[in-house]
Amino acid sequence: MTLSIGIIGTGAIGKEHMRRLNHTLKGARVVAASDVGLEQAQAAIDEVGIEARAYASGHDVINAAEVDAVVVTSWGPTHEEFVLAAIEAGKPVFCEKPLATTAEGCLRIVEAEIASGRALVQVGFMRRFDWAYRQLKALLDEGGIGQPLIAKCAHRNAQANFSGDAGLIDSCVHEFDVMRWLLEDDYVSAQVIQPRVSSLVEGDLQDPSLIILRTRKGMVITIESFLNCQYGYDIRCELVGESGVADLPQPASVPLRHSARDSLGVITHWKDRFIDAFDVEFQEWVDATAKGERHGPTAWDGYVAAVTSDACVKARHSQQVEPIALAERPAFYR
Ligand SMILES: NC(=O)C1=CN([C@@H]2O[C@H](COP(=O)(O)OP(=O)(O)OC[C@H]3O[C@@H](n4cnc5c(N)ncnc54)[C@H](O)[C@@H]3O)[C@@H](O)[C@H]2O)C=CC1
Ligand SMILES: O=C1[C@@H](O)[C@H](O)[C@@H](O)[C@H](O)[C@H]1O
Repeated sequence: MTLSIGIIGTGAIGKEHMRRLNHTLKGARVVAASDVGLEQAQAAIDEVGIEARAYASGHDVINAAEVDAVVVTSWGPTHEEFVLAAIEAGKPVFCEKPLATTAEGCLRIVEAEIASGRALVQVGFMRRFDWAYRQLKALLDEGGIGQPLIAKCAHRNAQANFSGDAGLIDSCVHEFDVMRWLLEDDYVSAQVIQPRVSSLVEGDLQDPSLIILRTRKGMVITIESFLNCQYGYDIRCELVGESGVADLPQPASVPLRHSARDSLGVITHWKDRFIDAFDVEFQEWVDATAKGERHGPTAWDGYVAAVTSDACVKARHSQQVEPIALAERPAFYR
């Protein structure tokens, strides 16, 4: 059975996913697409080179008879509306982060999914499917460093034109999710420290930022968020444990000795650093969805990430340690 997919939002990552679903993975094909207008959707279909129908709205895609499952890759503020509509239509939905731009919006999705009685929602936290993070988790789970005590993360983009708090939220939401998954823990507080702002940053963006999270098991996690580091796209995670230290493996690159220099290449974009993670994430989602199952990050994980984002934004402005208080986790997500 080939899963027929409707995609809402045919921009940068929407086209990446259209390509991977139709040209790379097995068991799925995009048959319907929408954007802000028919022309944009049709242009993306033509550019990617697939057989699909352009629809005027995301709701038309969701309700199209030929669509079995939905992928939401539109702008974050539109996600809640489309995810709720997909649940209403009884269709499995993969939503790129964020699930919703507010914790309340995520809870509305949680409540709707529980009321539907079906596990329909998966959130696009692709780092859980990344080879490097999976190796780090395997080492941790077999006690390779003893009890983890401290985690030191860095999330560096070469350039990213955000303003205000958007960068903190849009970028670090990945650490907020992957560190919970890696450590099997939850957060209790957030603190945000602002170093000197880089002179290479424009507008009101505070960049870089340093986030400090404390967890229920007593761990301390630091996250350096640097959206304009200039040199490349660089994701780091060092775990300090009772009996050892483990580092997130780095992508291989050919060592080059030339002109009295010894150098390695650095990846410059998220779509290249996580290309395999996106492929594994979507192949596993397609395979599970075809069997009526869901194994990836849930709407609850999307909610926890949103609560953590809110606490970090509050901590940045208050310059205080802010609590991270979650609603009671429903049995549906245990
Ligand atoms: N998992 C990851 O590493 C990444 C996730 N993302 C997420 O994917 C989403 C899209 O990001 P990008 O592709 O970078 O943005 P983009 O701006 O390139 O594409 C978004 C598209 O959505 C369309 N759109 C806006 N409102 C719409 C509506 N009501 N109905 C249908 N289409 C609509 C826009 O016209 C645009 O074509 C964001 O939520 C972003 O956070 C983006 C990049 C990487
Ligand atoms: O989700 C992503 C982008 O939207 C975001 O802007 C980048 O900072 C992240 O590294 C990437 O994974």
